[in-house]
Amino acid sequence: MDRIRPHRAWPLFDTAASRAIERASAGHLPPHALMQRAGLAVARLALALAPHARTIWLACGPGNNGGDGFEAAMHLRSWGKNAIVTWSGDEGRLPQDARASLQRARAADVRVAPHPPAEWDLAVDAMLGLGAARPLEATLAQWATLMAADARPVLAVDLPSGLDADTGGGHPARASHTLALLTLKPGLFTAGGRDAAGEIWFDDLGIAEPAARPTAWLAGAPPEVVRLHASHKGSYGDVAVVGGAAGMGGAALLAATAALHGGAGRVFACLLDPVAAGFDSAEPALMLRRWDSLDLSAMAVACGCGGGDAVRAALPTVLATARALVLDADALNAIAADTQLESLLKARARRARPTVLTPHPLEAGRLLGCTAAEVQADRLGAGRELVQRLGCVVVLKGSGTVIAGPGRTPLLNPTGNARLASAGTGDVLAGLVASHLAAMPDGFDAAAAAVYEHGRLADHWPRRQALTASALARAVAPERGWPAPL
Ligand SMILES: NC(=O)C1=CN([C@@H]2O[C@H](COP(=O)(O)OP(=O)(O)OC[C@H]3O[C@@H](n4cnc5c(N)ncnc54)[C@H](OP(=O)(O)O)[C@@H]3O)[C@@H](O)[C@H]2O)[C@@H](O)CC1
Ligand SMILES: [K+]
Repeated sequence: MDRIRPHRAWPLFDTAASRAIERASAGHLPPHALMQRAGLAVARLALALAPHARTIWLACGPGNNGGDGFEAAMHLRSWGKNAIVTWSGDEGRLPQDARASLQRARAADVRVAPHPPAEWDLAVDAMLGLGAARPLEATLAQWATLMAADARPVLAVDLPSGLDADTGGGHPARASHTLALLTLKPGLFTAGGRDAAGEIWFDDLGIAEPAARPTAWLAGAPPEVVRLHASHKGSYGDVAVVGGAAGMGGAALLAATAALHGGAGRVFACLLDPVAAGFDSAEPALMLRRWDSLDLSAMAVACGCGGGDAVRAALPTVLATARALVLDADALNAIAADTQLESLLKARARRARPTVLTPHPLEAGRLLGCTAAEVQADRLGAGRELVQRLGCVVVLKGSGTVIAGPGRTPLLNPTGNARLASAGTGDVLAGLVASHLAAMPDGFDAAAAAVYEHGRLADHWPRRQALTASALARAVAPERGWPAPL
């Protein structure tokens, strides 16, 4: 059993893949073995989380998730705990494995009570897992409300009940801990999943080599690469940030600052405001230039940050010439509204020029012609769809940022938190991606590394210190290794 922490990569399997793995594994094992292993794992983690617990309430549902709960109750009782099961189900309709576990629990004198106990030290949510098909009904909904109203820990079996394993959608119960069984499901790590699941643990039930391809990966820490002594600023590439129309210069300067601190050899800030100052006294290493005075074919360009409508005029040239490109905010909105710009974007894929889009759900919706809510309802699906349509690497921002790219299995990023929900942090991310793109050829790897670092900075941010975008941009370098020179 492992606790999932954001440093190593993990394969994620959606419902269909998890069911296929379950079928293949069960074929090699004695009947009921997987559920017995699952129940034992749940009981062990329950004991580890609440070693001094007297009463443990196990709320069991009508399917095999409930079966895991019966099995766990049997072990907890044999270890001296007051394990009280409530069960909402129909014995005649119980799946075979769950019925076997109910019989084992009864034979071990586990109490199946009509109502939850008045007090408990730990609750186990074994109501619904992979089979959750609709919002929690009647009794199950009441139990979920009771658990949520209580401050004591809740251990969810496999998934918080009601969570969509594939998308992180649904109306899930809240858990402080979740033990994923056999497979880690993508819904635990994106959309509503991170808030519902709490701390995530995983037990592979002894199936170390799953018989299915991962649907996605939970990203691990990017490799840290040390800068060689015999290198110079030309080794780490040039970044140009094109944005900052009148009144929005800050966004472009934030991106440029992040690119500079992120390790780019030289950074040019190209402000679209015709009366912008020619010098940034806060960051004198930034070179303020006109974008059309630079040779973009040798550069990684971040375009769109605070670009307003003015960015439209720059985009045809930027799209056609930038060696590597990050498109954010106003650049994405302009492309969503202009099929000619979209064609230029698609042409970059044919010319093998790395391009990374960094939309938030609303911008992604504009590119896809749907609403932000529809994007959020299936974030992995939306990421894949954008890749298929536009041929670029896509960073779909939000809880559990999706990184998708042509020919690559998508990643869900494990770092970051709600402190990043403030103005300008997206500009910092665009600059960071550009600094990676300046030094490495692969857009997907550059995006994944930048997203991970950006989130890790927020995760390590001092509690009592405000997380502002400008402080974030300057905090970049100490947190990371340096990109390898091209
Ligand atoms: N596959 C694996 O990896 C392994 C699986 N294992 C375990 O099995 C779990 C999957 O079991 P499962 O397939 O029986 O589904 P589960 O979640 O128990 O629910 C199905 C039942 O719930 C009902 N129902 C649905 N929605 C409802 C609602 N809102 N409110 C009320 N009822 C609702 C639904 O009714 P129906 O929709 O058919 O009318 C059906 O009766 C999995 O998550 C893991 O814990 C491990 O033991 C070993 C390895
Ligand atoms: K559950």
